[in-house]
Amino acid sequence: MRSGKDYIIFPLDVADDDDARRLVALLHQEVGMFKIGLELFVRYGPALVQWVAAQGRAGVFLDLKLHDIPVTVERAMRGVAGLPVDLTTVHCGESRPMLEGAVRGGAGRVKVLGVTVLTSVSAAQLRAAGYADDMVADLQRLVLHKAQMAHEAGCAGVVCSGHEVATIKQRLGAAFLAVTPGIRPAWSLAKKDDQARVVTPAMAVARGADYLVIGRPIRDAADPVAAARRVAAEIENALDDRDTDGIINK
Ligand SMILES: O=c1ccn([C@@H]2O[C@H](COP(=O)(O)O)[C@@H](O)[C@H]2O)c(=O)[nH]1
Repeated sequence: MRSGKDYIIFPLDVADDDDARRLVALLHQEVGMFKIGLELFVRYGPALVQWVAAQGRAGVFLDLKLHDIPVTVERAMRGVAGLPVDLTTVHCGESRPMLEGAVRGGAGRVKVLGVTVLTSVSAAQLRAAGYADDMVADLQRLVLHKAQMAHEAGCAGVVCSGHEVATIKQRLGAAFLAVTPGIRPAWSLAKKDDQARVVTPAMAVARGADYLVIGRPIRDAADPVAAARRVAAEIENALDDRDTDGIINK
């Protein structure tokens, strides 16, 4: 049985490995997983991944969001699969072969997630980038389309916003993982930062999210441990409204 904190993925979005190590020491009892992104990985590489994995109960999410031709992605993913990593990412992008390459490279040793549409991206931005109006008018359709591609390619799940989780779970099944960034608790909703598609922890869980990526509301709080505990309590309350398949009861 997972508790509220098991749902929390805390991103180590800092430039310096001393800061990352300090945050891991502070929060490793409070969250389910730490996420290492490009900012830290390009500077400190596999050694930092191994250090975080060795620290205790929390898992590791290596969020590199690969996006390249299939063979390049497959070979990069082979390297990721050799690290002590639970989750990793590839952009869903424009082609299923790239996703299939990522899954082959992961070789079942790491759960590969397809990034659908970044939570920082709005419908207006997609329109400005040349997406057709009918695709953009209903962002859920575009996200679901990409999630379907990831599902067919054999990915373990997707990264999407809390707005699209329920549709993905209904269409692709409870076992297909939904990891949701763009989380802002009610007490920090006023500070969306660069996120466009935002929900509260309770909303994400009620809609069926398996993991919530939540960074700045915890990291920038006066007391990060207290903030993480507050989020975990909100998740636990929302879980009471879900049955074991993640289906919403009310
Ligand atoms: O669509 C996406 C995919 C990844 N992210 C990452 O999640 C965290 C969010 O941090 P906050 O401080 O809670 O906004 C960050 O590491 C992003 O790289 C995302 O936001 N959206």
